Amino acid sequence: MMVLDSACVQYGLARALHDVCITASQDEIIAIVGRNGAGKSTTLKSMMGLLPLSKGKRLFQERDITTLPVEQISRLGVGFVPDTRRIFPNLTVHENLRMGALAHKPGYWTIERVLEIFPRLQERIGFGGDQLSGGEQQMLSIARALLGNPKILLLDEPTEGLAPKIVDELIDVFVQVHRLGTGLVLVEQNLKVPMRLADRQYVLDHGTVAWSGTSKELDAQRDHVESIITTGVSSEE
Ligand SMILES: Nc1ncnc2c1ncn2[C@@H]1O[C@H](COP(=O)(O)OP(=O)(O)OP(=O)(O)O)[C@@H](O)[C@H]1O
Repeated sequence: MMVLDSACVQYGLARALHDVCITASQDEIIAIVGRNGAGKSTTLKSMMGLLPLSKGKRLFQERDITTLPVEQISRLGVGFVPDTRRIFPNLTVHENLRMGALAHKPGYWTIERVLEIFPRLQERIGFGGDQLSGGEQQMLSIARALLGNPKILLLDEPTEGLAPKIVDELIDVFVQVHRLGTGLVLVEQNLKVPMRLADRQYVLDHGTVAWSGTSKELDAQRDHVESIITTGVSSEE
């Protein structure tokens, strides 16, 4: 279980997160949703240990990891797929995967197995990273993160800007990865993808959790939650 407990994050004097509490366990898919600037990427980076907390704690498997460097948090079993995708443009798909395998930890995921769930990458195995479509680059970035055999995988806007067919393929992969034992934390700007696969959602607004609940609760309060995402909490008051 990964926990952000009353986490506050500052960029200089500007407050980006205030008292954010989030839990994500290995046996669930959670989504963090909010519009531009709500604090989603900051939350994900805070979970990964890429940003220091000015107050609050982060915990992983009941261990306080608030001051652990990101490399150690990664070694404990937390994977990260940034929105920038971070693949090597001048290396082939296979070489990119071999680079990912350098951080390989024993577990289910091997290069052969990630190529099985991403047949498009198998077809493009000799292509350079810069010859791939946006969707294929996203698949490569996710495949590389899986090679670290994370217990929990954090994904920053993994479906942003992708064609509906590719989004469908990614959703199938997320479901399979989750069934094979990895917890997922997805950041998204709206509820479309989360509604299709997340167990629970957190809605962020102005750096705080404005709403959280299960998918069933979300179904019952869909209009209210949509209005928080599109217009913010203050307009609700
Ligand atoms: N490196 C930074 N330095 C200063 N302020 C930052 C920095 N990164 C983010 N911010 C600010 O922190 C707030 C939260 O940003 P964050 O990127 O976490 O939001 P987001 O919900 O992920 O938005 P987006 O969907 O646009 O990525 C915003 O006001 C943003 O301008």
